[in-house]
Amino acid sequence: MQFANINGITLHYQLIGAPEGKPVIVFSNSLGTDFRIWRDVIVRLAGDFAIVTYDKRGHGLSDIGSSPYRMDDHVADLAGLLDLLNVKDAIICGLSVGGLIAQGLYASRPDLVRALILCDTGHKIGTDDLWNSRISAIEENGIAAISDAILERWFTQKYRDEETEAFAGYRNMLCRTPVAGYTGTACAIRDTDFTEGAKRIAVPSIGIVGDQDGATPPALVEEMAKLIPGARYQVVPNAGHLPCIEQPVVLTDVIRAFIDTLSEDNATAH
Ligand SMILES: O=C(O)CCC(=O)CC(=O)O
Repeated sequence: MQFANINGITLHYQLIGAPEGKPVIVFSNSLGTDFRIWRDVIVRLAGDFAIVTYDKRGHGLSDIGSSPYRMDDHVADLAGLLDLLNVKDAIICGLSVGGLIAQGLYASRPDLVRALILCDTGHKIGTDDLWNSRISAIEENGIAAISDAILERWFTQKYRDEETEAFAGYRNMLCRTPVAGYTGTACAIRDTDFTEGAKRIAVPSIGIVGDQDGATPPALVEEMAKLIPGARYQVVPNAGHLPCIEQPVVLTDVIRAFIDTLSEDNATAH
């Protein structure tokens, strides 16, 4: 296992392959998940890319630190980790709040970002009321008490019915997220609006979404993609909020096809 102290926080991360010589893909996670959710995508990309995954503060094996957080805290953690690993010009793949972190990273440290893969995310996710009532519910009764509703947004009905062991395991991952980590990050999401920032993104970008995403539905991801100049948009069939779990083969193909367009862009530019 790999750990680093970034901004006074012990962050759990994983570097696969050498960041020199190969394109680097960095995966940033959604709320209530840790980096194991990328496993079935990473096994299909390793070898062709160097890969960085990490647990944001308050999640997985990383420290909780001082909660609530600001989006800037999460962004500074990712920037610090990439500086430590000497990674520049990376393809940042952010899922949900990870997509907000990716947009924030581009805004504050564009030198770190070659391209953006914005998966099941938005320029603004949810409303103050939605986040405040979710935070209160969790502070009163814990995450498990509202886990059914969360998991219905994460996974399609078919997955919930058929993948019973995996579904139970992902419920464990969600419910074992520290309350302060979950609610602290929920505050950061509540207080973030990248509507204007999205219009200023000037690296190749794609918005990707599961067709049955109940948290950041296709209409939101499409709206975000329309704000970003030149961004592509792709729907993944038969997936909820976490296509990396439900449709890893399709998602990997979409990621590879997008990355192929980056070298075509380079060839055109020369
Ligand atoms: O998943 C995220 O990072 C934020 C969106 C969300 O709250 C998903 C859910 O409904 O649990």
